[in-house]
Amino acid sequence: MKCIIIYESIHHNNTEKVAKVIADEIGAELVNVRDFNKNYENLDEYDLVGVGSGIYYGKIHKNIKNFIDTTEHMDNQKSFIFTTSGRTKSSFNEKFKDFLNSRGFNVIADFNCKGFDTFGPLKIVGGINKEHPNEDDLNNAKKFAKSLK
Ligand SMILES: Cc1cc2nc3c(=O)[nH]c(=O)nc-3n(C[C@H](O)[C@H](O)[C@H](O)COP(=O)(O)O)c2cc1C
Repeated sequence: MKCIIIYESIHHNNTEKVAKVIADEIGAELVNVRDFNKNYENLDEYDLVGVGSGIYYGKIHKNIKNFIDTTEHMDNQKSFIFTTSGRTKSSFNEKFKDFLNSRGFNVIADFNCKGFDTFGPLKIVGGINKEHPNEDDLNNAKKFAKSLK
C-alpha cells in the first residue's frame, strides 16, 4: 500500500509527533505541507492519503486549507485525517472531514488527541495538556494506524 501523510504543526510539534507514529506504523512517506512539491508528487498515485493539522482558532491550519484548495479535485481518493487540539471537540474533525470530502477525498477514518497548548493567556498558567500527546495518546495513534492497514 503506497501511503503519504501531509501535515502542518506549528505550535509545539504536537501534530508532528502523532504524524510520525502513524507514518511509522503504516510505512507512509511523511511530508510537511510546506515541503510538498506538486511538480514531483501527485496525490492520486497513493492508495491512502493522510492529512493532519493542529487546530487554531477552531480550524485546521491555513497552509493545509490552501493546499487542499489548490490541489486538483480528487476522484474518491481514500484518505484519513488527524488533529491535535487544546480542547477535544468532535466538530473539529467533522468540519475537516467535510472539507476534504467536498474536494473529492473519501475520508474513511479520523483521529484526535489533546496537544500541549500555551496559546494566549494559557501561557501565564504554564499551558494546558502538559506532556500531550503523551504515551497513551501515541499508543492510541498507533492503534488507529493499525486499523488503517
Ligand atoms: C494560534 C493558536 C490558536 C489555537 N486555537 C485553538 C482552538 O481554537 N481550539 C483548541 O482546542 N485549541 C487551540 N489551540 C491549541 C492547539 O490546537 C494545540 O496546541 C495543538 O496541539 C497544536 O498543534 P501543533 O503543536 O501541531 O501546532 C490553538 C493554538 C494556537 C497556537
